[in-house]
Amino acid sequence: MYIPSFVFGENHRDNLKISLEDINLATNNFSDNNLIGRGGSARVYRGEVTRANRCHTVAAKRLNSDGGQHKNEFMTELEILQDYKHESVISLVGFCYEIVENIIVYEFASRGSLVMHLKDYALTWMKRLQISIDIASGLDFLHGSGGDRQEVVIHRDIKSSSILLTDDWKAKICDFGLSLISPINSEMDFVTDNACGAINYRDPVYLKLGYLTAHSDIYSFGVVLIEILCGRLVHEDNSIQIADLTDLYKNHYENGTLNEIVFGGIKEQVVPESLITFQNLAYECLYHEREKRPTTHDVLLRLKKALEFQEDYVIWKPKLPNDYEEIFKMSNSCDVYSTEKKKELYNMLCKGILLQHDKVLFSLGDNGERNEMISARKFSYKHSLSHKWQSIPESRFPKVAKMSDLSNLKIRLKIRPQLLARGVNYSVRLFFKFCGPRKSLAKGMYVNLKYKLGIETLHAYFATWREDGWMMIELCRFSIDKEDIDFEFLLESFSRCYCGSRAIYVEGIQFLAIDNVKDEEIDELKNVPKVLKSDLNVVQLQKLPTNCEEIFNDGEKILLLVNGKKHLMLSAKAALLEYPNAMPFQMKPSTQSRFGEEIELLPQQVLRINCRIKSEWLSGDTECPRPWNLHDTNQAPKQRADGWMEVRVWKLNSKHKLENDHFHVKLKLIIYEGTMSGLILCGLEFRAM
Ligand SMILES: Nc1ncnc2c1ncn2[C@@H]1O[C@H](COP(=O)(O)OP(=O)(O)OP(=O)(O)O)[C@@H](O)[C@H]1O
Repeated sequence: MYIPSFVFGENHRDNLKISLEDINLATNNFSDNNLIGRGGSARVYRGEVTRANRCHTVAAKRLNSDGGQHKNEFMTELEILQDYKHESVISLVGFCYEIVENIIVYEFASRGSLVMHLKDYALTWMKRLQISIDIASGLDFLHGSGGDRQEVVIHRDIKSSSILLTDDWKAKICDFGLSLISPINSEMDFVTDNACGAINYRDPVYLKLGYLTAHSDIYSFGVVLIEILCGRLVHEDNSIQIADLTDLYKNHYENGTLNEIVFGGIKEQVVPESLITFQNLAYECLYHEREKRPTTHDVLLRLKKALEFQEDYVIWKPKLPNDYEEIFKMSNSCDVYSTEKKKELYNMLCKGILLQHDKVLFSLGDNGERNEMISARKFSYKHSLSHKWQSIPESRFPKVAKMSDLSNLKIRLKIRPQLLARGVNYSVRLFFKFCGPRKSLAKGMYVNLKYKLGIETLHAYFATWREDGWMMIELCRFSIDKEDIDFEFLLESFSRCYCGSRAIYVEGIQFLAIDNVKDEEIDELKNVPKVLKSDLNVVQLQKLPTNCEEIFNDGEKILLLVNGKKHLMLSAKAALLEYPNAMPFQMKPSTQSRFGEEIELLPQQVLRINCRIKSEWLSGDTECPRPWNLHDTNQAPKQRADGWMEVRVWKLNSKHKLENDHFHVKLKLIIYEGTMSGLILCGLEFRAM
């Protein structure tokens, strides 16, 4: 089918004109297949149009050929839809106004009118409330609340069939044919000969005074609200003695028996506070005295309140931990849980609340995991002069410990976290930051924290810089199965070489659930070695991988082809630099080394690598952005399957040709803590990446 494209413009009626020919094409000549509804004076057809190269479905309302007396309504609707645009008012796409044809083209509301859904069990109480809020916000806009408009639009025909629903259940007010634009706060008479609006929705005062006001829309909306609550149309059940649902509602409301007429499909879902708010509101909208009825603005606020009550129980309460009341009792704002909404409580817990005299921070993670952070004030400090207490705005605790001697921390932590969940994996992290400004942009930083967990001495080499300026370093991981666990850490020292002599603030230690942490964060944590011996070994492969072939082997160099890429191994002897006058390296025979020997560093010896590699020994297509190691510091020694450990010490790009077609590798490896005496070296590998 050819899809016509229309030209649209803002506030220019001519730009909204659509030719009959285009509408014919869009609606398949108003075919019966495209017919989606009939009103008193018109038929509505579905059509397809192209706008900005995208296909849109529209609804075209075509005035019946004998609908001449409705032309005024046609013009009124056109005028209002063009001038009053709101997300809860059906949008005008265009119109066709010719002698024989009067057509208005609207946005398409795929779910049709509210009438069709009143009895729908899929229309939950939450959705019903949301629809009511949409209608109220549309009416609030039309009645001009809050804006600087000098006029109000009185709809005068609010009923369930004037409410359309889109695919995502958004409600849109339509049917503006009887609407009236009137100056704001005007007491003018709206005497009209027309019987305005559908009889069961019409403000009863109209009969006496003969005109409708904005309060009349509220009355009609009150009727729609009770239809939404009772799941049926006001004029549906003729068997009931009482005239219609409105009177029935009022009677039940006054007798306290409303539950009898609430729609069965929602009875079980409705939270009492939400229901009461809604019922009271609907009743007040039906007050006989117009001035006693709430304004659209009040209606909107109270419906939002009813939704909040419902959401609180349906959405937010299940997100709270079962013991949330006990948790709040431990905080300074201990009785907040009885007054605040569940949503607020949940947000407070996500942000974290301070407990136990501000020494513990409890928080919920994204998926509701329980996390606990213990303030540095719960730690013990061996030397009384080693720390000072300071308040800093960046901290979640009132005080942090300022430690000036990084090489002699002596902080003891004896901790039993009490608020964690069982069976969840936790990461224990120390939070600290430098007192001075941050100097490095790298996310990770080598800090070499030496600490004891129980009696075991451990090192955590790399700390991660967080967005909030704090650094964290992982000390261990665990999961609690049955009983609470006691942790005993002794934080001994940071490496001064990398941390400088700047003082640090210690904020506390965090127990963070890691079962559901984001992948990125897990990767980050994986880079942080858990338990590392202080030995640093440069190692070689013990056994050839199955997918490789040996190209040459002269006892000092072995060249392999692994998956088509060259892989060079140098013995420690060939890789290390020996100074002529210095103590010679001690070669030891080794059955574990491929080269048959290994080197053990002596206290006086420095680990220097100095070797020249022919470019032909490396794969030429291996590309790294640049040679580096300084910017890529999270390289911790890793345990290999063959029993050696390996650490990456350098990266190079084999495309960067060096002198005489050789690469010169010249490295001095040092550690601040002392010599690398005792380190056993096997060799150096060049692996394609
Ligand atoms: N924009 C639209 N999108 C989808 N369906 C629509 C749209 N406009 C109208 N309809 C459908 O067409 C039906 C008839 O609409 P119409 O406004 O002509 O009549 P009504 O409101 O039912 O009656 P009346 O206006 O005579 O009181 C609606 O009930 C609805 O199902």
